[in-house]
Amino acid sequence: MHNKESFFINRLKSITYAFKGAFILVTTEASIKVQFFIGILMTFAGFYFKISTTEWLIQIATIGLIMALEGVNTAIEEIADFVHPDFHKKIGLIKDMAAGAVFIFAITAIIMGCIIYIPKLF
Ligand SMILES: Nc1ncnc2c1ncn2[C@@H]1O[C@H](COP(=O)(O)OP(=O)(O)OP(=O)(O)O)[C@@H](O)[C@H]1O
Repeated sequence: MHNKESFFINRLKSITYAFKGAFILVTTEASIKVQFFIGILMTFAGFYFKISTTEWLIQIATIGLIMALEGVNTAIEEIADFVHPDFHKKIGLIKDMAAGAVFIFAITAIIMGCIIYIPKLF
């Protein structure tokens, strides 16, 4: 019983920490604020163009994924700055790779957006 209780309390604590992290990201990180704003714009576009349920699912997953990836990228940058605050080629490479991962998905998201919206525009 004790173990079961501590399992649920620990899960609850983890959710609280994760919520705190998400709040910090959305309120302090410029790149995530931008993605959040784009997400809101795309949500309005979704209602305006009356996209289908499948398109909504793709759009919501894409907005969530890009913000989550930006969050991971920010966390990697924080770790890099923490373990090596000075300039180092390897730190630069690590940060570039993390940013590159976000970039790959950002391009994917733009292509998916074009596939959904271009036929509705023309
Ligand atoms: N300590 C460092 N050593 C070597 N190169 C670095 C270092 N810090 C940053 N860079 C280079 O500068 C780029 C930008 O790094 P920075 O940490 O400013 O990220 P950013 O993309 O501007 O993120 P943010 O705007 O969220 O701070 C990195 O991708 C890397 O090429």
